[in-house]
Amino acid sequence: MTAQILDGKATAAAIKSELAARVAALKARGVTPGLGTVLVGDDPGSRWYVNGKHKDCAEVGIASIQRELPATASQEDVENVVRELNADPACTGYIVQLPLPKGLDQNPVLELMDPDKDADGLHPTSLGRLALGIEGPLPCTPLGIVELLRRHDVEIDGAEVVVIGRGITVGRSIGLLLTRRSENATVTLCHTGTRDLAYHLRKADIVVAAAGVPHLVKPEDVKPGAAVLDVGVSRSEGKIVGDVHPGVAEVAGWISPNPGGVGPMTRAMLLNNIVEAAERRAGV
Ligand SMILES: Nc1nc2c(c(=O)[nH]1)N[C@@H](CN(C=O)c1ccc(C(=O)N[C@@H](CCC(=O)O)C(=O)O)cc1)CN2
Repeated sequence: MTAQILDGKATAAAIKSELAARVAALKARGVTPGLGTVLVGDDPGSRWYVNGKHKDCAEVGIASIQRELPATASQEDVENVVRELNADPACTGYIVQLPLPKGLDQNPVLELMDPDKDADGLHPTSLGRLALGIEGPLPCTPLGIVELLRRHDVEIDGAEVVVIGRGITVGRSIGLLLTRRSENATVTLCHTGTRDLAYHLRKADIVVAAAGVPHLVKPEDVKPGAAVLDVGVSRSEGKIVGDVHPGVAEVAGWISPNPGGVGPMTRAMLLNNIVEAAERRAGV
């Protein structure tokens, strides 16, 4: 292994301790930030992620509001929970865990959320604000990736970035983040319709692999010294298999482990969005 590790676990721990201090300062002013989660159905992965979010809240002093609905819940049931959280003053912000079970339409649910309570940065208003350069909550995984790179001093300014995958939580929005003047990268978004992925990969200083295709990114396609972030989650015999072939660690300059890379950063950035929203409202 030649690549240096983009250690998401350690970085997220550092961020959480910074956030704990900010939460303590808010509480001293009489403000307790609260995160709400909406979990629909019984997907074990989604349940694990939601439980993790509440464990993180307890660690930094954020209050937890948990709403659960069975897989048989109707669109109306889910939307009613959203209405309830929109009106709950104890809830600073909340997320609807994705994906929703088959038969439910996520877009009307996301649109119904109060944009000021959007902890995930996935509401159309939040994505619109990001596109327009207006302050607001930012999508957690893209934000976690930027923070992970920054805290390891990986140069983003001027970098050629290749993103693989056009899903809502990562691929669609990360380009908006990385092409802001403050980040100043050049971004190519690749997906299943991309004719020659290897051609794009070979030019990339930074690769964000979020396709969910095991070992899609191969050592021979990676530019020596590149930073490679593995966001893919496939499972084989109970273990995570990422989008990045293990041999890439011999070529890359930086690599994020999976697990232990981008995942913990996603969780830390959700807490960050809640603390920022509480601070904004408290005028801090
Ligand atoms: N409403 C949302 N839904 C989903 C999001 C999201 O950001 N908002 N992202 C993913 C799931 N996710 C958070 O919700 C998430 C995924 C992975 C991790 C994580 O820490 N993973 C661990 C490994 C865990 C394992 O063994 O399975 C790691 O990478 O170390 C945290 C959060 C989809 N849905």
